[in-house]
Amino acid sequence: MTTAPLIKVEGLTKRFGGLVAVEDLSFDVESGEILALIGPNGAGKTTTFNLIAGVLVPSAGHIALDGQRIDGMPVHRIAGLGMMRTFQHNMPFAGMSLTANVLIGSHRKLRASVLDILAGRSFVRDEETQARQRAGELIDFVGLNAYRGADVTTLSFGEGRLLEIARALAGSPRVILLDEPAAGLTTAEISRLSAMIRRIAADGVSVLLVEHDMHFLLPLAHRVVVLNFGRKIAEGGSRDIVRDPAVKEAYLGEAAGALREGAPDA
Ligand SMILES: Nc1ncnc2c1ncn2[C@@H]1O[C@H](COP(=O)(O)OP(=O)(O)OP(=O)(O)O)[C@@H](O)[C@H]1O
Repeated sequence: MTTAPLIKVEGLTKRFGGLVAVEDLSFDVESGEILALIGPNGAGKTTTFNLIAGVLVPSAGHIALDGQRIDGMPVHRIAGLGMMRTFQHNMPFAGMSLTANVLIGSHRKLRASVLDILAGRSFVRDEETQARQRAGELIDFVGLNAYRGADVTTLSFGEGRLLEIARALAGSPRVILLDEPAAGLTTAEISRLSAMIRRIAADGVSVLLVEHDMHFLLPLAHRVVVLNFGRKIAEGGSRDIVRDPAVKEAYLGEAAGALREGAPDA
């Protein structure tokens, strides 16, 4: 029996004036799969992410989430369908505790409206208690328990990025988009991040990553899609990707070394 992919990208194209940033791109992401988008600078990775998350509208092509077309939908509706993302640059809410920051991520699941809150309906309190408990579990999951009540401004850059993942998970996503999650993290934080991503995927959540750090990425990804000048030039497991002549050619120079060194042993 074959199951339908959770995300289906078909013929995706994005033009910025005369520049074609993404061209006729197709790939699927299964439930619980860790899929990496890689490619040299300017290859179209961030644009693809922004198209999937609804920040950009495609010039052509389709994106479906669990069989439902999402291309052209506003960001909040796509998030409401279970797609959460983190950004290359941290955006924690300063002046608020870690718990409060994570609670913000849980709003998509809560039933309570402003009217329910004003009317003091009892289920509102139950929901809040559960959301707080879950926020605590997620802060623990990302290894930041010691800072739970602290203001987010006391976190290091790397800790802030881990907090962002907790916030994204608070929305109980079906898909999580991670934009360069390892950037700026210490070696210890990167190995914690790898373990976290594996656990997230093992729970059935699809993980779509854009990442430059091949040491981190290649052993982690179940499948890799390689872009160059907006087009897909290769797709497959890490071992096959690093041997692919078209990929080697695209990664001339410094990045080629990283690609070789990051390759898992055959
Ligand atoms: N809003 C925009 N307007 C015009 N051109 C854009 C815009 N966004 C991206 N581009 C161009 O589209 C191409 C793809 O950019 P994109 O940021 O998607 O690449 P990338 O693979 O994420 O690169 P990097 O690894 O450097 O982040 C680049 O040539 C870029 O200059």
